[in-house]
Amino acid sequence: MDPSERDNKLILSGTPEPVNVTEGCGSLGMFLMKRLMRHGDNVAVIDGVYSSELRYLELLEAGVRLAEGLRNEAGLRSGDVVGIISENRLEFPVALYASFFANAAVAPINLTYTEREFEHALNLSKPTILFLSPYSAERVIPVAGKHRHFIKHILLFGDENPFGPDVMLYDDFFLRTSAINPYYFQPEPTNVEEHVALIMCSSGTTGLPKGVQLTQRNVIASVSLLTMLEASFEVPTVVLSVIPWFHAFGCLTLINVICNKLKMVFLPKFEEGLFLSCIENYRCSFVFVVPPLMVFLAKHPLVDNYDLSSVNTLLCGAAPLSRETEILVRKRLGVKHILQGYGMSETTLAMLVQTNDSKKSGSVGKLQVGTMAKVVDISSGKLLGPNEPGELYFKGTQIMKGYIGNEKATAETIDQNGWLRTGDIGYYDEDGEFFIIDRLKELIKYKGFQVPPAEIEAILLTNPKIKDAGVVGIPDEAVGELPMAFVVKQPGANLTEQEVQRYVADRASPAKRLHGGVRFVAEIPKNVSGKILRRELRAMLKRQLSKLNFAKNVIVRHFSNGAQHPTAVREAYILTIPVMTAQHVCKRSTIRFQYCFWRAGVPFLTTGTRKDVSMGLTLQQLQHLVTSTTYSQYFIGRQCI
Ligand SMILES: Nc1ncnc2c1ncn2[C@@H]1O[C@H](COP(=O)(O)OP(=O)(O)OP(=O)(O)O)[C@@H](O)[C@H]1O
Ligand SMILES: O=C(O)[C@H]1CSC(c2nc3ccc(O)cc3s2)=N1
Ligand SMILES: [Mg+2]
Repeated sequence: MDPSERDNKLILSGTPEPVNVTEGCGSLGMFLMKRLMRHGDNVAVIDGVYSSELRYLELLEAGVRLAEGLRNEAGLRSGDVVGIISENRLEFPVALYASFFANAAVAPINLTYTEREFEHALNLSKPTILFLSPYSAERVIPVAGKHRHFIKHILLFGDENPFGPDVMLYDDFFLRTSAINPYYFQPEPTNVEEHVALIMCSSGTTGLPKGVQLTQRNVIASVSLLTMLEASFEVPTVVLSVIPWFHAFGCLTLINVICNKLKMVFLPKFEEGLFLSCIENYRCSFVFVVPPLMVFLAKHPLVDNYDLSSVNTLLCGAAPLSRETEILVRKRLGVKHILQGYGMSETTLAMLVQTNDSKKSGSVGKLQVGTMAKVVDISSGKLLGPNEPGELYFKGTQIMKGYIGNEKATAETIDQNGWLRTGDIGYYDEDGEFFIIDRLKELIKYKGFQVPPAEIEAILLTNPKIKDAGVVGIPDEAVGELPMAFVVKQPGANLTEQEVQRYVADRASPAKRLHGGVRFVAEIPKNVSGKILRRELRAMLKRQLSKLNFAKNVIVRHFSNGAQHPTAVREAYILTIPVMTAQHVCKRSTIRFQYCFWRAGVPFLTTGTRKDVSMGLTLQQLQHLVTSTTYSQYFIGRQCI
């Protein structure tokens, strides 16, 4: 134990895990079988598209039969890796449980990956057996073909195999195996603390996905926690999940639902009408969502066409959900419980989760059972108390074993005392409820202020004319970075960049205003867990800025009153000059040009005699400068904005 932990008031602990929660669990396979044996023949999962069902007894019998078949027909051994590259479909839990019964590690992989990403993911986990969906096979098989030295069997879901003898239909393989009475099938015992159960690809938000190794102990612990939360299921529970099962949030909630004998409707992917009709038709009461789905429920007109009155609880995780969006959904749908949870692929499932009786608006909840937390000052490293933002660290039963094949990244993430550093900035209040501010890596540094993009995005989403938004920082030599927004307008909405800037300026402190301008786009790039891919927004910006240098003309707007941002400008002089000229003029003066985007993509530059730029040019100087050169014809005179 870390000496600083002893009696340290600044280290929070969730309720202690029940004594030895893995007691009697010789292995994850044994733990899961014991649960399934108790579930009888109830419906487990329902395909929300085809209404086909998998019952608990079927899952048990098929899982055992496939486990034995994989061992005898495909030579699967304990500790081998089984890859599953598929959308959510009925065969997925059977392949997942069969692998666990055989003490294999399962590597669910995102089926929408490109071939390059499949190459990366397959090299991380090196599966010996690969389950494929027809929707991924075309792209996976060429890549898998280069790695048959470790991929021994490829089993294809569905009823057509256009790929020849190298690939076998899953159904044909299954028919070659023989039925076994589950009561005679005994998963081998193993060391649950060390034995890897899942190799999850992290979302790749901050770089190439990492192979997160979750042990059998991690999975068992996460299941037991939900069992304790079961009390919060106030009504007969029908779960709806559109969270992909190749993501930690989706996969572990699938396992939790099955272990806790709930009934879950799933969808292969989010489709607006299907999502809403599933809730209405199956009377879903407990819906797992990610923030983009909450924004959809808050704003989309289609929602009014469906009866969603069965929804008792929405549980949102995996990315920031703003207080404003939560309130909009509650007002519109009247949902009794809107709960947030915070987790990472590295923490199996949630580290923090709200419950029916602890759910402050904007919070992500309190510590999970068996988990400890500390908040560390990002500059001094000292422990922080209530309401003091810092980096979140966690320790406990759900903390990953490490990144596969990457001891360096593991050591940088988990210290020798078992504390996992998250890279996320947050704080807890006097009641132990946590609030996430943003990722350390994503904070925008404006004049020394740390500006959380998620906060500005939350403000933008309250504007009824805005459908979605993503905020990044534009590098600026004078202030560091300028907050800039990419905005998706609601269909038919009439909205200008200036209105967007003014909307934020009226609701945020100066540092958090859109000094870098606004750019209207068709959509905000996000990954499957609803996280904004800000690195893609920065790449878009970079491309546009480089284009800017080749733009024929730009509009230069000059703040004549030392204004801090466009909306405060009472008057401005707009002149259109070639970019190279603008920069040339800049170089010969102390004008500071910041690139902004305005007027529907026609780039323009802002000069400014900011009070804090002591050598700033006055308008007259700029006018003289420009008119004294050969560019006077560009000067188009005074224009009030
Ligand atoms: N409720 C939440 N509110 C805000 N952020 C959240 C929440 N839940 C999860 N997150 C974010 O998601 C991250 C965990 O996501 P995940 O493990 O899926 O991969 P990633 O961190 O996005 O990707 P990568 O690690 O590959 O860059 C957390 O570190 C946190 O930044
Ligand atoms: O544990 C729970 O009840 C739910 C509440 S929200 C949640 C999350 N788990 C993960 C796992 C990985 C990840 O990247 C995000 C989340 S949110 N789990
Ligand atoms: Mg991460």
